[in-house]
Amino acid sequence: MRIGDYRQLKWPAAAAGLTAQARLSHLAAGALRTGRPLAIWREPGAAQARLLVARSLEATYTGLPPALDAQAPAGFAFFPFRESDLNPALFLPADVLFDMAQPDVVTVAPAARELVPALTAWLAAEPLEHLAWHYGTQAVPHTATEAEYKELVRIGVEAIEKKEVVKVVSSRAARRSLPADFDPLAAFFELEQKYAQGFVSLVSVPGVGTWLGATPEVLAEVTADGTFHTMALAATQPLTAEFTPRTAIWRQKEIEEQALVARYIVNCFKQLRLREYHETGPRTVVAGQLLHLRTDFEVNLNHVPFPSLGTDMLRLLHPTSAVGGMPKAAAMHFLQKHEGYDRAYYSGFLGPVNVAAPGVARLYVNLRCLQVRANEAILYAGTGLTVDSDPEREWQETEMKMHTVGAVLQ
Ligand SMILES: C=C(O[C@H]1C=CC=C(C(=O)O)[C@@H]1O)C(=O)O
Repeated sequence: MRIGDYRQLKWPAAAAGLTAQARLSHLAAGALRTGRPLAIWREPGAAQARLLVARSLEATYTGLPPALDAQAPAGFAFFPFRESDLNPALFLPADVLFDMAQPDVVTVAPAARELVPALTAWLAAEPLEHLAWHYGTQAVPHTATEAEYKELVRIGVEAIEKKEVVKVVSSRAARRSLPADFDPLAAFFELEQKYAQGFVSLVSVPGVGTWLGATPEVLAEVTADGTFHTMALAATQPLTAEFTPRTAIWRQKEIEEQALVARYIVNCFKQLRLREYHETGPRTVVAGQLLHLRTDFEVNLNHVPFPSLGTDMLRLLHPTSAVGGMPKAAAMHFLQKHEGYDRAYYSGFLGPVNVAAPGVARLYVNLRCLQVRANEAILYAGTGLTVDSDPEREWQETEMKMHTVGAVLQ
């Protein structure tokens, strides 16, 4: 069957006994075996995951953040915190798509037509036991000790006191061993069950490696009804029996920290001379075992003369002051000089553009994530510093944040 120039391949009778999850796994195995990049994700509130396979690694290299409009190519964006030769900006074109909500078909884009014969044969092939995930070729990043991280926080607070920056988000990486027979796809489905309101993803790209995450933070979203959405998410405390969204109490430090992120977004709107936006919050929200403060910003794109607002905002927003700091350039300079490791794709952004439908994009900040390597996982977490930050609390906060995705390693 053809929809436009897209081909829809039907699963053969041989695959009749395979569940939707087994079919997704089989397609992922085929993509990995043939050295192709892939992304698997489940959007907040969605019941089912999707898989996207790019026809080749070369086809994923992109110089610019994606355009968020209906005419732009469909695909999955995977952007680093800072672009470099080691951490290229990627956009995986939607060459092969599988939606677990429609498990009887696999959609192939015109650009990937030459894959159809091999893919048709693969759909009828016996599923593999083990999937050969792509591993990163970069060195393991430096992982700060507790003393080193506390020193980084101290230097960050000093930079704020000296007014070199208003806010900076320090972060660190940590190594954890993988349980025996660790299966990234099973871990993805575990996270997906656990965090219904998170954006759960598993991205695997030759050379770049395999990244698994469950993030609560929208960077830029354009919905089918023409609404642009972003959020200021910051400040953290554990969710407990005593402190829930209804009963949480926030300190001055946390209120200020989040207000700076909200102000940063308003400044982006101002740069574009946009005045008509809806602001809701801040309110307390749950993200896994944590509470955060969140302000939502929405713009009705049907009512403002800004057709490229989504694209322009994405380019202004990244990296937001929830992951970099304020002013942006000074904070980035501080991190480059003092953080002492390569964040790679942690605190970059990721998500589908024009996959669900033309003009629908959902990009998230890549938080609460880990990198799967051959024998270990690298976890990442950061904390927004203000003049009142306490090194011990900030260390504990990174531990708590690492637990969100780290739970799958136990
Ligand atoms: C930088 C991270 O979280 C950001 C998002 C929410 C709360 C944050 C905070 O309380 O510091 C951070 O700004 C992270 O999870 O690594």
